[in-house]
Amino acid sequence: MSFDAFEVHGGLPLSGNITPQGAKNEALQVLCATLLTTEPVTLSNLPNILDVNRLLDLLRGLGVKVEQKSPHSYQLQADAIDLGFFETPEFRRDASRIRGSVMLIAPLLARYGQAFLPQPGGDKIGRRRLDTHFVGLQKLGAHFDYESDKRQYSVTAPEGLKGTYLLMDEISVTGTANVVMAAVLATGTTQIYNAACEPYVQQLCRMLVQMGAKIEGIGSNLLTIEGVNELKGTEHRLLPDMIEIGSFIGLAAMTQSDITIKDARIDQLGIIPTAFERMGIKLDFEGDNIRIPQQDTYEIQTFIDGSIMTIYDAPWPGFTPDLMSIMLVIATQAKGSVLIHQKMFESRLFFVDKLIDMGAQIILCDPHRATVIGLGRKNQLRGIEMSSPDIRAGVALLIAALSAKGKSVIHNIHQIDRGYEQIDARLRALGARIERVEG
Ligand SMILES: CC(=O)N[C@H]1[C@@H](OP(=O)(O)OP(=O)(O)OC[C@H]2O[C@@H](n3ccc(=O)[nH]c3=O)[C@H](O)[C@@H]2O)O[C@H](CO)[C@@H](O)[C@@H]1O
Ligand SMILES: C=C(OP(=O)(O)O)C(=O)O
Repeated sequence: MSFDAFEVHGGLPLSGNITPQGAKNEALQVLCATLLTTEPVTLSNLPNILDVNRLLDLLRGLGVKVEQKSPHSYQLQADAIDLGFFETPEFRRDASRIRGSVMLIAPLLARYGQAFLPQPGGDKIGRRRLDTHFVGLQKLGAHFDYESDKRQYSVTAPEGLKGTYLLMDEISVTGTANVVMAAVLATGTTQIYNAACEPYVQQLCRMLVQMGAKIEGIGSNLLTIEGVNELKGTEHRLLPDMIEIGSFIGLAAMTQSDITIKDARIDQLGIIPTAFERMGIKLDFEGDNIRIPQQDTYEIQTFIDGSIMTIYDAPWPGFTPDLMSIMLVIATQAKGSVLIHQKMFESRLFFVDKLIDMGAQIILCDPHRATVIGLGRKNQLRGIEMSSPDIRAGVALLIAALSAKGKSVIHNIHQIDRGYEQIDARLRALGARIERVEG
C-alpha cells in the first residue's frame, strides 16, 4: 500500500512558528564532498528528506561508514571505498533517482582516478545537460566516455588531474561543485571562471577550506583553487533551506496566516525577501526571524514607469528558479498582474493547468512564460484532485490547496518528500488540515 497522496481541507488561516530544515541542495553537495577525505566529517542540520536518504544509501553502498549522531547530524568516513559498487544494479537504480548523485563523480575521480554514473535523476523540468560537468573535468585532464545505449557516463584520470584555467560554458550549480571538488586535489592551480556562486556552492567551498583546501573568490564567479595532496576531516553545519523559507512565505501570504519563520539566516537569502515584497507581501524582520503578518490582501508592485511587474529567474545572486512556482501561485490571489518568466527550465510551468482548474486566471504564453491576473481574493480557489509533477510545483499546488475552498487531493507527493521534511506534520502544527492518504 502506498501513501503517496495528501488530502487537504483548505481555507483555514494558519498561525505559529516554523523552523526551516537544512538546505537540500547544500546537503547533496557536502555529502558528496565527504568522499574527498579518509578522515571523519560531521554534518549537522542535515534534512531528513528522501533525496538525502537516497544519497546516504549510495554512500553506504560505496563503503562510506555512516553514523547518525542525532536526528539531523551524521558522521561520515570514506576510508575504505568499494569501487565495485559501481557495477551493481543497486547503484544504477539508486543513482538514477537523484540529481545529487552527479556530484559523486568528481570526488571519486580525484581520489581514485575513475568514476561512473548512470543518467542522474531529479526533477523532469526540461533538458538538464551535463556537458558543463564533463567538459570541466576533461579540461582538468580526465578522459570521458558516454555509452548512449546504457546512458552511462564514465571518467578516468589514470595520470591524475592537473590544474588549469577553465571558462565554464554555463553557470551550473552542480557542475561548479563537481569541478571544484576535482580541482582541490589536482596538482597546481585551477581558475574557474563563470562559476556558480549559489549559497550551496559557497558553503561547499567553506567546508572544503575547513578541510584544508585552498580556495579564493568564494561567493564570486571566479574561483582560484590551489590543489593540495590531501584533505582532512571537519565539522560543518548546513544553512537553512532558502527554498523552504520562500515556500513558507508564500504559504503564509496565500492562506492569510500569521507565521514566523525562525532562524532564517536572513543574511544569506540574497534577493529572495525583496522579490516577495515586490509581490506586496509584508515581511517583518525580527532578529533572525521573518514574520509574515496576516494580510487581507497584497498588491503586486509595478515597475517605476508603471509597467507590469516581471519576475524572472537567474543564477545567483539573481532570483532562484526553484521559487518561481511559489511566486506564480502567490500571484493568483494578489491584486494586480505579473509576468512569470521561468528562463532556466522549459517544462516547469505546465502545472498552471491545475491552478486554472482551481479557478486561477493564468495565461500560459509559452513553456517559459505565464501571465497571472490576480484574483485579489474576490474569488477563492476551489479544491480539486491533482498530481504533483515536480518538487516545487508540488509545494505550490499544496499551498494552493491549503488556501482553496473545500477538499483537494494531491497525488505523487513523493516528489514533495524529496525535499521537504515531514511537511504534513509541520503544517498540521500550524493548524492545517492535511493527511497523508493512500493514492
Ligand atoms: C541538486 C541541485 O542542486 N539542484 C539545483 C541545481 O541543479 P543543476 O545543477 O542541475 O542546474 P544547473 O545550474 O546546471 O542549471 C539549471 C538549468 O538552467 C539552465 N541555465 C543555467 C544557467 C544559465 O545561465 N542559463 C540557463 O539556462 C541550464 O541549462 C540547466 O538546464 O541548480 C538549479 C539551478 O539553480 C536548481 O534549479 C536545482 O534545484
Ligand atoms: C529542481 C530541484 O531539484 P533537483 O535538482 O534535485 O531535481 C529543486 O530542488 O527545485
